[in-house]
Amino acid sequence: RGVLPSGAAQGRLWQNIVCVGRNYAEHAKEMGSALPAEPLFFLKPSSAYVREGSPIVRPYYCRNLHHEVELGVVIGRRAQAVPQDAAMEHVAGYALCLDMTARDTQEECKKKGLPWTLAKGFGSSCPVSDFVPKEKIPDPHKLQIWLKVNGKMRQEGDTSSMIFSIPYLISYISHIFTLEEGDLILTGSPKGVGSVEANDEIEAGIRDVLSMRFKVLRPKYTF
Ligand SMILES: CC(=O)CC(=O)C(=O)O
Ligand SMILES: [Mg+2]
Repeated sequence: RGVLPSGAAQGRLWQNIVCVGRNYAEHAKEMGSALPAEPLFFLKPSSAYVREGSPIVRPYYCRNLHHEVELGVVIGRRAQAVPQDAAMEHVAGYALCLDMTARDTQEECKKKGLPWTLAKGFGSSCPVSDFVPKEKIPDPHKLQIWLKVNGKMRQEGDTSSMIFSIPYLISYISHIFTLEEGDLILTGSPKGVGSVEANDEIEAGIRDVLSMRFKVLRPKYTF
């Protein structure tokens, strides 16, 4: 296909956001987490998207906002219970994404056995780059993704290090719920996640493909 998902025509590039966690061994290690035997995933609301030009706003309850740079896979065709060997036919393309995380909130949620929605699903928690049609990425498992804060390199990862491959993830998720055209799968963060403060500038990229910049703002209101 290689065309923009139809949602783009309505000014809304992508729809559901499905995030995969602990998909890079070194990131699981830095978080003190065990390697997953099966994909761990969670959802963000579609209102979590932000595009370049709009800021990332730290949620009022968060004291430790973390960046996680991740490759996003954009679904181009409905996928319901698809086998791995047909999964890539459902991909329209890719995007670079940030899985912004209220890390202190996530730690509290983990301790209490609560869901991660407050930590992962706040407004502006999913900055996304421009859409890259799949024809421009011959092998999505051979990409270098990186992230700098105020010009200093924080994360450098290679998508070849993913524990679960993109076809495996699409197949796995599509056996749990139907993936629709325009849905975006965040494939997990490599190591090097860390804090950002108000007025920091995050720059991130897929080497030789694209880069993007976002500014971090403090919340307008605290309660
Ligand atoms: C520990 C996490 O926050 C999981 C996650 O989002 C990841 O990318 O890994
Ligand atoms: Mg993540």
